[in-house]
Amino acid sequence: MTDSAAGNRIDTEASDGAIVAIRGGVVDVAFGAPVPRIHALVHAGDVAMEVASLVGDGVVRCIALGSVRGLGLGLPVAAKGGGIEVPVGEAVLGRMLNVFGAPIDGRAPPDAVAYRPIHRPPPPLSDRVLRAEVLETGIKAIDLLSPIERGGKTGLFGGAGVGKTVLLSELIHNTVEHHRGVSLFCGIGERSREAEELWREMGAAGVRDKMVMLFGQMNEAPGVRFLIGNTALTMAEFFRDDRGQDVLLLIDNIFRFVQAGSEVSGLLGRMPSRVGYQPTLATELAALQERISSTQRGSITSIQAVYVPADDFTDPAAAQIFSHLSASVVLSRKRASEGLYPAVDPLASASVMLTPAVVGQRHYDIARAVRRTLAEYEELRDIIAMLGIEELSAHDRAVVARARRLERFLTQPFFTVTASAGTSGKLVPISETLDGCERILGQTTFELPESAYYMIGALSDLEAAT
Ligand SMILES: Nc1ncnc2c1ncn2[C@@H]1O[C@H](COP(=O)(O)OP(=O)(O)OP(=O)(O)O)[C@@H](O)[C@H]1O
Repeated sequence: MTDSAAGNRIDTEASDGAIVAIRGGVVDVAFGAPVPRIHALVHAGDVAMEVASLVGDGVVRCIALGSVRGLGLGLPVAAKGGGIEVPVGEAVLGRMLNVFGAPIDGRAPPDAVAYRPIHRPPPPLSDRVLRAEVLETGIKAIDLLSPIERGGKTGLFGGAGVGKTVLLSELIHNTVEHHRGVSLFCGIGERSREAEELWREMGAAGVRDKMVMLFGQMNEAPGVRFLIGNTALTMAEFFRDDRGQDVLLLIDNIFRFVQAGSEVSGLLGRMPSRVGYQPTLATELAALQERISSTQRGSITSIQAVYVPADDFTDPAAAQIFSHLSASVVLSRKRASEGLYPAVDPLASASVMLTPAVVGQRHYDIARAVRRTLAEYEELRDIIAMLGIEELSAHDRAVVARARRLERFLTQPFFTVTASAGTSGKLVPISETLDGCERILGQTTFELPESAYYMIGALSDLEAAT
């Protein structure tokens, strides 16, 4: 009954019980001795359940990991001993799997040599490392204003439909191919259709072989959506710790993990806390986020899409998630509505990498100048709306001309939206992004109209074309 060094292995003995209550996805089971412990896996027929709390007198409260239809009071429940264990190793690469590590791609189960429990402690603080190295994405707005930390955690924040999934797909497109190690995609609580599309895209891009895709989508039980992140981390940790590799972990959408936790909490009858969230929000999120860390042996770089309910960035879930990240790319509805994609908000997005020591003095200065120009333009907008641009001083008019060109220069055609937009994607090295911004910042008059800067790659492409 002890936690083994290999993780939180649940060494309970086998035991039999019977269902005494069913409420939605929560099932109470009375066991004789020994009583299974928290996180133990039990089965009522085909329905797998995880023990979530101990009620007392041999009764445990379980969260169903599938439909509870067909379950009834008195039905026998078997605990084989142990919790959920998933396959780890090279065998999972190229596969699409569920929370149990079972195939959902129509092929045979992965031929894995080892299985590991999904609940595991994070690496000790003394093992964690920070490298202060930037992961270049080829996306101008991100590389310039919110550089992604290699081995760190980046969040893509935004309300409904502002382009989180599109941006995440583009990041996958731009980074997975050149990534040295393996990549894991973890879909939590999003549409199943998106999962299938991504699976096909990855196949077409020829990167499936070094990628694992895990899904607990919106049609699945809250328990599944709550645990799928742990399944992903268990597989990622194998590549990091046993193979010493660099792992790229992409999560769409981490907000759905918090939401699933809140559903589970409600089912367990716990009193909600702020804005109806579970009182355990911070600890649940930390337990998962702390496992996403880089150690002496290998790294995990994670990029997490974060749904922001009702565009409210003060939402407790969004705020908690924010506190775990080293870079946050904020997508704005205003920009999306103007067609300025990717709709990165230059003033709200930030990264701990954006310091002269990491990105260099020039990059830092250009990023600050771009922000300052766009902030000045924001302030002038009201005056322009009321009095017209003619009323501005020559200096202010030049600021507006620069800002509007910068805004457009920071848009970019994406590879992953080629079919719908009719343009082809562009990858822009950071040096070109810096050159382009520097040139625009240094000018007071422009020959080309603003529209010429819209949806282009590097500035040199534009000049070559004219
Ligand atoms: N970079 C882009 N270029 C062109 N169009 C885009 C871009 N990003 C987003 N869009 C448009 O916005 C739509 C919504 O994007 P997306 O599905 O990524 O939003 P989301 O934030 O993930 O939404 P949800 O929260 O509903 O999942 C896309 O279908 C597309 O039409």
